[in-house]
Amino acid sequence: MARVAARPRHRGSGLTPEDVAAVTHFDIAVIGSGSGNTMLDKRFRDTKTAILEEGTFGGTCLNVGCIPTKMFVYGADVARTIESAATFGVDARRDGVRWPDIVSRVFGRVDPLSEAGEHQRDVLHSNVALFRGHARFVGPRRLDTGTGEVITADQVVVAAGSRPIVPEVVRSAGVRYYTNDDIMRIPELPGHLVILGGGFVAAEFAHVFSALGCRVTVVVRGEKLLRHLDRDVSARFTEIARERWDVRTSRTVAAVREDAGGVALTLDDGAQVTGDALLVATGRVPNGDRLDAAAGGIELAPDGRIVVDEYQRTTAEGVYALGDVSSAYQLKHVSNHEARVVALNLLQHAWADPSVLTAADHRFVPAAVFTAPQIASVGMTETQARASGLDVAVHIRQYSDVAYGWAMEDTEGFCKVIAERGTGRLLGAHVLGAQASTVIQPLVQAMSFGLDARTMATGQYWIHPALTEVVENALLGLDL
Ligand SMILES: Cc1cc2nc3c(=O)[nH]c(=O)nc-3n(C[C@H](O)[C@H](O)[C@H](O)COP(=O)(O)OP(=O)(O)OC[C@H]3O[C@@H](n4cnc5c(N)ncnc54)[C@H](O)[C@@H]3O)c2cc1C
Ligand SMILES: NC(=O)c1ccc[n+]([C@@H]2O[C@H](COP(=O)([O-])OP(=O)(O)OC[C@H]3O[C@@H](n4cnc5c(N)ncnc54)[C@H](O)[C@@H]3O)[C@@H](O)[C@H]2O)c1
Repeated sequence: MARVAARPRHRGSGLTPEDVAAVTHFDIAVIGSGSGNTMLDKRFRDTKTAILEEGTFGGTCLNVGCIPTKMFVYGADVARTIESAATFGVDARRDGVRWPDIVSRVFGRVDPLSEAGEHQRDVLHSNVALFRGHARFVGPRRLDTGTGEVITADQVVVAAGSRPIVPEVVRSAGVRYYTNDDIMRIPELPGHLVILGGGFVAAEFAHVFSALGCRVTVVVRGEKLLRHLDRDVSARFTEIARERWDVRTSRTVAAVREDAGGVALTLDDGAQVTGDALLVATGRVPNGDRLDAAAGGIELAPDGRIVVDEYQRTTAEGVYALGDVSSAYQLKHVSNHEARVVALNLLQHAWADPSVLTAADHRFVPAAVFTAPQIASVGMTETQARASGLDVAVHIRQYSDVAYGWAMEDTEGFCKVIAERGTGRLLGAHVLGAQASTVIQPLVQAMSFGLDARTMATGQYWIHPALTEVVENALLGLDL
C-alpha cells in the first residue's frame, strides 16, 4: 500500500502536487468525520484513506450533539438539585448562573478534542489525506472533494450525518433563530426562550435553559411531547413539563417576526408567543440529498435516507453507508455500532459474499432523553405490542414503591415493562425518572440475550436498596 504523507503535503491534505495532477486513488474514502472517522482504528493504519469533511471535524455528537448537550444537562441537573435541597434539610441557594463560564467549560473541553482529532488525521497519520470541502459523487466511487480535486476509491463509506430541519415559516421570515448548531454558544442567556418542536432536542434544551433560570415556552404540533415514546411516558412527561414550562400542544406556527430584539410567533389559533430567542428543534433530515448520490449509483429512500441492506451496503457496489445518513435511528450508539459493522466488512473485501460479511443488529435499540426527569426506552411501546397481535402483559412500578425512590421522595418516576404472556419474552421497557438511562440497561441486556422476564427477575440478586429494584418489582408484577 502506498503511504500518502511521507511526502510534502498539498493544501492541508496528505497529497503531494504530483498526486493532485492526476485523479488520486485511495483504498478507502470516507465522507464525514463523525462516526466515519472513529471507525478508522488501527486496523486501517496501512490503508490509504481519504476523509472528506465540510464542517467541524468530529461531527455532530462531539461538536453540537451528545457531548456538549450532556455537559449542559449536567450543569442544569446541579442547578435543579440546589432547588430541591431544602426537602432534605439542606438549605442551599443559587446565587447566580455564569453563562459564559458554563459555555467555556463545555467548549473549552470539546473544541480541543475536535482540533486534536483533526490534527491526528491531517498531520500525524501519514496514510490519511483530509479534504476539507463539500464532497459529492461524480461517478461510481468517484468523488469531487469540494477542494478542486477529484478522487476515486476502491471502497467508499458515506457517513455524512443529518442536519436540522427548519420549517419554511421560520426560514422565510428572515428572523434570527437558533438550532442545536449554535444555541449552546448564544452570547447570553435569553430571559425567555421559545422552542419550536417537542422531541428529544426540545426536551433536553428546555430542561437546560429552564434550570439555568430562563422562562421556556414549547410549541409543538402534536398533542404530547415526545409523542413517539410509550403513551404513559409521553403523557406523564407532558404533565411534568406543563408544570415547569409554558407548553402549547397541538399548535403550528402561522407567522414569525422580529419583536423588540426578540421574536414573536403567531400560532394557528391566533395566540401570540413572544420571546428573546427562538430555538428550532423540529427534527433532522439525512444529508444524502446533498451528495449527488445518483451519480454514484446510490439510491435514496423517499424519506431521504440512503438505502442500505443489513450489511450496511448501499445500492452502489463498494459503497457502504452508516449513521444518520442511512439509519432509521438517529442515535450515536447506533452509528457507532454500524461503524463497527462497516469496518469489519471493509476489511473483508468481499462485497458480493454475504457469508463473510457482518450484519448490523437493530433488534433492541435503546434511547434516552436527558431531560428532567430522564427518560429511557427499548423495544416496543405498549401500543405497538398490542398492535402486534401478541398476548401482552404490562406492569408499571413507581419509583416511590422501592426503597431508594422512597428515600428520594420521588413522585414522578416509574418503570414500565411489557412482555409476552406465556413465554415471558420481554417486548419493551420504558423508564421515566432519575438515572433512567442507567436503570434501563439490565432490560436492554436481557432483551438482547433472550432472557425472559421471570428468569431475569428471580435468577439473580438485585442490590438492595438500589434504584434497580424498580425493574425487579416491575418484572415480578407482570401477569405472565
Ligand atoms: C442536540 C443533539 C443531541 C444529541 N444527543 C444524543 C445523545 O445524547 N445520544 C445519542 O445517542 N445521540 C444523540 N444525538 C444524535 C447523534 O449526535 C447522531 O446520531 C450522531 O452524531 C450521528 O453520527 P454520524 O456519524 O452519522 O453523523 P455526524 O456526526 O453528523 O457526521 C457527519 C459529518 O459529515 C459531514 N458532511 C456531511 N455532508 C458532507 C459532504 N457532502 N461533504 C463533506 N462532509 C460532509 C458533516 O459536516 C459531519 O461532520 C444528538 C443529536 C443532536 C442534534
Ligand atoms: N438523547 C438523545 O439520544 C438525543 C438527543 C437529541 C437528539 N437526538 C436525535 O436527534 C433527532 C432529532 O431530534 P429532534 O428533537 O430535532 O427531532 P424529533 O424527531 O425527536 O422531534 C421533532 C419534534 O418536532 C415536532 N415538529 C416537527 N415539525 C414541527 C413544526 N413545523 N411545528 C411544530 N412542531 C414540529 C414534532 O412533532 C416532534 O415533536 C432525534 O430524533 C434523536 O434521534 C437524540
